[in-house]
Amino acid sequence: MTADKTQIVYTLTDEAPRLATASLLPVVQRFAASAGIDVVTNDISVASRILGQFPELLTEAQRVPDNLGALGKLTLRPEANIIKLPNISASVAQLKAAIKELQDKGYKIPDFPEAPKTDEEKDIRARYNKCIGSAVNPVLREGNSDRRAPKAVKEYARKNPHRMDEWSQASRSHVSHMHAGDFYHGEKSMTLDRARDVKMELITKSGKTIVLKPKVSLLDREVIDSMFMSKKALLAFYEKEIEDARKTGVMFSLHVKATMMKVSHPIVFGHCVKIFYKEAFEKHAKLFEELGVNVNNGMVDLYTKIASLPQSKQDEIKHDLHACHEHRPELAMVDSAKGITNFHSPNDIIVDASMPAMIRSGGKMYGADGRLKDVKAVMPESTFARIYQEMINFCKWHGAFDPRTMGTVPNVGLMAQQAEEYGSHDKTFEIPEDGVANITDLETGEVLLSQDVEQGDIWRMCQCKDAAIRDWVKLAVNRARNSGMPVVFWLDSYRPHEAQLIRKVKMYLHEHDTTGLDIQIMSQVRAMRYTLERVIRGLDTISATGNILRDYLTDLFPIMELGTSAKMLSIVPLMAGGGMYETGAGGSAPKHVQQLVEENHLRWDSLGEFLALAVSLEDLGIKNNNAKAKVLAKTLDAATGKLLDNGKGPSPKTGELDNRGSHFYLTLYWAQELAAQTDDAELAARFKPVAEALAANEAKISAELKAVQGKPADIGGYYLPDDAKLEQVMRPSATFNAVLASLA
Ligand SMILES: NC(=O)C1=CN([C@@H]2O[C@H](COP(=O)(O)OP(=O)(O)OC[C@H]3O[C@@H](n4cnc5c(N)ncnc54)[C@H](OP(=O)(O)O)[C@@H]3O)[C@@H](O)[C@H]2O)C=CC1
Ligand SMILES: O=C(O)CCC(=O)C(=O)O
Ligand SMILES: [Mg+2]
Repeated sequence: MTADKTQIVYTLTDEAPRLATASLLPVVQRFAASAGIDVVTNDISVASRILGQFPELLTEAQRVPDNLGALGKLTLRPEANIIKLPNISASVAQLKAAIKELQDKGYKIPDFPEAPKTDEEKDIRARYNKCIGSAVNPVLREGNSDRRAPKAVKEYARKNPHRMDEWSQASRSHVSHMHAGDFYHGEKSMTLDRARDVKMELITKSGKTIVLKPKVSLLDREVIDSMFMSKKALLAFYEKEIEDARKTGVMFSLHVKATMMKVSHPIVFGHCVKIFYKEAFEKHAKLFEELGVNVNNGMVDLYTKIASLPQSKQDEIKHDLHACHEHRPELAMVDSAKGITNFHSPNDIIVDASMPAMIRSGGKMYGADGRLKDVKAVMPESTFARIYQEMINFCKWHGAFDPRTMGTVPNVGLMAQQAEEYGSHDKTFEIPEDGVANITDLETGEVLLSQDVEQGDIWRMCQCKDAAIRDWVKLAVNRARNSGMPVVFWLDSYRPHEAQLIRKVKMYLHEHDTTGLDIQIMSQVRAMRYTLERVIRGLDTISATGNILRDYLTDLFPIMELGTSAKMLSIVPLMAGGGMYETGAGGSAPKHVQQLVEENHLRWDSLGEFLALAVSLEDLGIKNNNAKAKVLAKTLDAATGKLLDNGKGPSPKTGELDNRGSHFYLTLYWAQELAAQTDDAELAARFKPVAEALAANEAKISAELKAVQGKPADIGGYYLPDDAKLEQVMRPSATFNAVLASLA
């Protein structure tokens, strides 16, 4: 991708953000053009990434370049200025649905090979694997993360508090995690003394050497870890917790992050499903194997695979599954109306969003009868699960948080260069035989880290580069200085990896002037407690965390403070000097697409996009000395504030103002701010007629935008919508479009 100093790259992604882009981008492009800025698009949707894998099977016209690869390269350049919207991190079921849609549209791509045998099938599977799970973010995140609620957004939430359900001291909801045999338990960690190439290998008890990963190149001073989860301990844990939930009468729920942890968490998830339905899985073991049932992909995989069996056999299996429920606890539901349980798909319960939703609902989740009930939230890995228990304890004691008075908790996250667990999927393995798992220096044969493992254990290596850690410390100090808030590094000295990090943090803090700053290091549980004690007193505290807690906390606190993480400012200062501006901290809201298709109402809130665009423009203005870009940024911020004050964000209800309506108001306010400012007369003159035309036509445009609602909308596809149809649906006001066109 060619980079240009006057260019902003705006990503085209999936689902609700993709739909919103069809309406917002034309506005952004026209406004930015008045500062000589070209807003170009880069399609990194899952459909585009799939097509990018099979150029030889497509016609010239159908071919898609490797957009993600090109964008990844751009992040390494100082002029990079990227606006990154949330994208699908696909489960296998989503991938298959996307493949089917593309095939139906005439793209001759192959089926997804479930159990690849031939070399050709293995090659196809390897290509598809590149499109599964969190395949985009790790490529683009060449910097650490700065996520926070902007002042105006926090103020708005204080004045317009969202719903928070009550917490009772009698609540029986809690978190259950393993106390032994999990990744935390036997972790080993070291800081490298020099650059080395290593391999990951298993020396089996029978004397074989199995090379699992032939080469990983490590840099000097990099931190590496070796850890495993014991299958035996995991199965015993599930058995105990499922039985505990039944005995004590609370619902059972499982919370994983199968998108980011795309190798380990589907396995962890699959074991839980198989234990829950143990008798049925034992009885039909042979048949399930023949059918290739793999519940690591959720019960949806089982239901799809048995659909080809004779009806009587299907009924028998379903009967046996239902029979298991007799002596099992009630399962929490993802969609009680549709009968979709927590076991349907590992991607349906994504822990960063699912746990805050549960805590916000007074510690409850939906049962099969559509009622909210107390629940056991199972997160096998103890490393981070305990932060949620600490928050639950706090809520039980102090009651629900009050958005009107609570302090804010911004995050500075160690994320760059595939740091820690979130970069480990290509170094994660299900152990085929008992033995010793070693990380070995390729040149010297020296074993750097070693673990005794058993068949079925999940073994992984994580890495974290020294430069990333150093940059993270710098970012934390800068944020402390700029915000005046204290910073807490959430690091547990008892965890070997974090003990290494603590040493580095202490060392790199010396590189900065920290006079007058309040910077502390605390274990996660203490950090949570300390932060919450401040939160309820209205005090603000920056959390400086590793990659997983970055993800968890940047949904958890925004959802408590603002009702959603959509309203977060999410900046990735790229280490090479550029900037990536993520929009919000949440997902791509598949439910919103359904509402649009059924009722032509899009509830997606583009506030995250507005905030990201303002910092992107500001950055471009500063770096290139582009005064007009600075004016655009300043006026956009003012317009966003006005939008909040006037309550012109989208409503979830069909018939009320939606995403398109909120884009109209943003455009109106932005044009008015530009017309009114005195820093740049040319811009003021250019936007004056636009502001006047939009204001004069407010009622007409609102009516046109409202008139389309309440009926189904055709966007010509889910994963690959039809551009023309999308434009028609997302830009339904001829009057608004005409005013915008006058800017061209
Ligand atoms: N950065 C990224 O690229 C990320 C991508 N994802 C991906 O998104 C998909 C769905 O993930 P999931 O975790 O279920 O999250 P969702 O996209 O379903 O978000 C959870 C809920 O948060 C609310 N929400 C989030 N963003 C907005 C917004 N801008 N406007 C209004 N409401 C919003 C919605 O609530 P309601 O429906 O009540 O309005 C939504 O249902 C997955 O494929 C996942 O991998 C997830 C996180 C980050
Ligand atoms: O990449 C993903 O799958 C999700 C990322 C995410 O949840 C986050 O960064 O907050
Ligand atoms: Mg997240």
